[in-house]
Amino acid sequence: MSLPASPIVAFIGGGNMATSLVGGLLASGFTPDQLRVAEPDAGKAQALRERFGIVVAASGAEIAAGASALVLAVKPQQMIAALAGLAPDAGALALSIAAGVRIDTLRSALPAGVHVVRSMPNTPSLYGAGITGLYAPAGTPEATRALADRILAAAGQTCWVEKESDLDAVTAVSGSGPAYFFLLTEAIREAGVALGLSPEVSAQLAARTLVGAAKMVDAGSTDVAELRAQVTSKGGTTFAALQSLEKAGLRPIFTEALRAAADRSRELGDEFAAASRPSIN
Ligand SMILES: NC(=O)C1=CN([C@@H]2O[C@H](COP(=O)(O)OP(=O)(O)OC[C@H]3O[C@@H](n4cnc5c(N)ncnc54)[C@H](OP(=O)(O)O)[C@@H]3O)[C@@H](O)[C@H]2O)C=CC1
Ligand SMILES: O=C(O)[C@@H]1CCC=N1
Repeated sequence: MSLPASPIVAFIGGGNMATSLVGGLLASGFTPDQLRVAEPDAGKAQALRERFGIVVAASGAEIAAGASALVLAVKPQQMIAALAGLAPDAGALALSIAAGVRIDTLRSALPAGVHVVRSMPNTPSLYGAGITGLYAPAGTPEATRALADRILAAAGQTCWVEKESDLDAVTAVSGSGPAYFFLLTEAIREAGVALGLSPEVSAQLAARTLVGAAKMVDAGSTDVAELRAQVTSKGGTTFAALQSLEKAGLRPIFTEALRAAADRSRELGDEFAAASRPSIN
C-alpha cells in the first residue's frame, strides 16, 4: 500500500491535543480540505471551523469513511464509546494518542482491516515543540507507519519504540514529563521567596531560567550533564546546591516517581481492557 498524495486525516475529538495537531498539519503543508474533526461540543466545533476553515462534524460516524487516517484524540475513558459506529475504510490507519489504551482494546472496538498504531505525545505539542513516542505492531505496512509519523511530526519530534509496553515508560518520561519541570520551577520559585525575594521577582527568575535552560538544551550541541558542568564553578554556589540535592537523593526520588507513573499507565491499560470486554452475564 502506498500513501495517497493528499491523505485525508479525520480527528475523533477536537480538544487540546487535536487542535495542536490540526494547526501543526496545516503549517506543515496539509490543506484544510484534507482535515476533518468530530467534536460534539458545539462551542469547540465552531471555534475549530473559524480558526482552521475545516469540516467539523458532531460525530465520528460522519467523517470516518474515506479518511486515510483516524486520529483517536478523546480521553481514554471516552474511547470505546467514541469508536462505536465508526466505519473507516479497510486499510485505514487508526492512530491513538490516548494514554494507557492498548492496541488490543482499540482493535476490539474497530472494524477488522484497520491498522492501529499507538502514540504518546505531550503538551508542548500545542506549540510544535512536542516529543511523541510511537509503537506499531509487527506487520504494519511501512506506508501506514510513515503516515502516523508524518501526522505526529507536525507537532514536534517523534521516536519509535520496539514494544507496546515501552509506551508506559514513554508516558512516564515525556507524556507526564512537562509536569515535572513545572513542579521543579514552582519549588525554585518558592525557595526564592524563602530567601527574601518578592513572589513576582522569584517567579520571573525561575520561569525565565527554565526557558533559558531549555533553549540551551534545544541548541542540541551539548549533553545536559556537560551543560550542568559548565554552570558549576569549582567550589562555587552551584556546587553547594547540587551537593545538597544529590545528598537528599534527587536521582532515586525521580526513579521512584517515574516508576509510579509507568505503573499507573499499565494499571490504566488493564482497567480499559477490562471495561471493553463484554460483560459475562
Ligand atoms: N493533554 C495532555 O497532556 C496529553 C493528552 N494526551 C491524550 O490525548 C487525548 C486527548 O487529550 P486532550 O486533547 O487533552 O483531551 P480534551 O478533553 O481536551 O479533548 C477530547 C475531546 O473529545 C471530545 N469527545 C468526547 N467524546 C467524543 C466522541 N464520542 N466523539 C468525538 N469527540 C468526543 C471531548 O468533548 P467533551 O469535553 O464534551 O467530552 C473533548 O472536546 C487523551 O486520551 C489524553 O490521554 C496525551 C498526551 C498528553
Ligand atoms: O496524566 C495523564 O494521564 C495524561 C497522559 C500523559 C499526560 N497526561
